[in-house]
Amino acid sequence: MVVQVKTNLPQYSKAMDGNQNKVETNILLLGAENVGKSALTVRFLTKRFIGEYGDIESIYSHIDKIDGREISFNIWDSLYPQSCESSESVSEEQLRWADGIVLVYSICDRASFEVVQQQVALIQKLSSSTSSPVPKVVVGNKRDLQHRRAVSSEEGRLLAQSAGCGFFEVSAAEAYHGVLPVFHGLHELIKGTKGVKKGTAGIMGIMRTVSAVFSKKRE
Ligand SMILES: Nc1nc2c(ncn2[C@@H]2O[C@H](COP(=O)(O)OP(=O)(O)OP(=O)(O)O)[C@@H](O)[C@H]2O)c(=O)[nH]1
Repeated sequence: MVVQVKTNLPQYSKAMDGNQNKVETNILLLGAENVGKSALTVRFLTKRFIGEYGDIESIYSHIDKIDGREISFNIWDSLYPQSCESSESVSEEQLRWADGIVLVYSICDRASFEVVQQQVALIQKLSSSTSSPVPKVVVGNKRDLQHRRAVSSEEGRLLAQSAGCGFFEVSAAEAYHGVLPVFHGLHELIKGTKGVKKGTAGIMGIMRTVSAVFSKKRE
């Protein structure tokens, strides 16, 4: 299925041209494969859940309004590298780019929770040399699959707490209103720690329109 969704890229460019009223925020989604990173991204961008998303690494731009103010969200839907060392699953480039990070696991996939644990530790290690820690939220996705739960809410909450992150359990499949607080909550954390920064220098090659999400297919 290909659904054309109007892209926000022209407005995004305007923001980059220096429109001071518009705030830009860069959000990186991390986590193992198949946990629902693309599903969460697409839910936030389009309010829809379409089931299959393909596996192309992309950055999407989306204008949203929070308290009457336009926020330009740039969302990097990353791919967990296959057959990689765990130490390579987050890059310094990603950390330099990100204003905030969403670490996603599936509540029915214990291994994906362990990937998030490793990524939290790796981010802490890589960030120790940089100025301030990047705000993060841990997200347990697929909450609708309670009968297959393999990670308790308590474990998720404890991991988030120990890493100083926000915590959410959501279902990208079930509802938009559950996913919205993840992105808005992270934006609030980012606002609280600084201003937003960074732009897209060096990563323009993986910028995509939202419609690209719908046209990509798994092999
Ligand atoms: N039941 C259920 N399925 C979900 C949910 N979110 C995603 N899925 C399904 O999980 C599968 C993987 O979702 P993706 O969004 O492609 O996961 P991903 O983390 O982006 O995967 P990669 O592209 O491999 O990195 C798809 O079949 C989705 O339909 C959810 O909240 N509940």
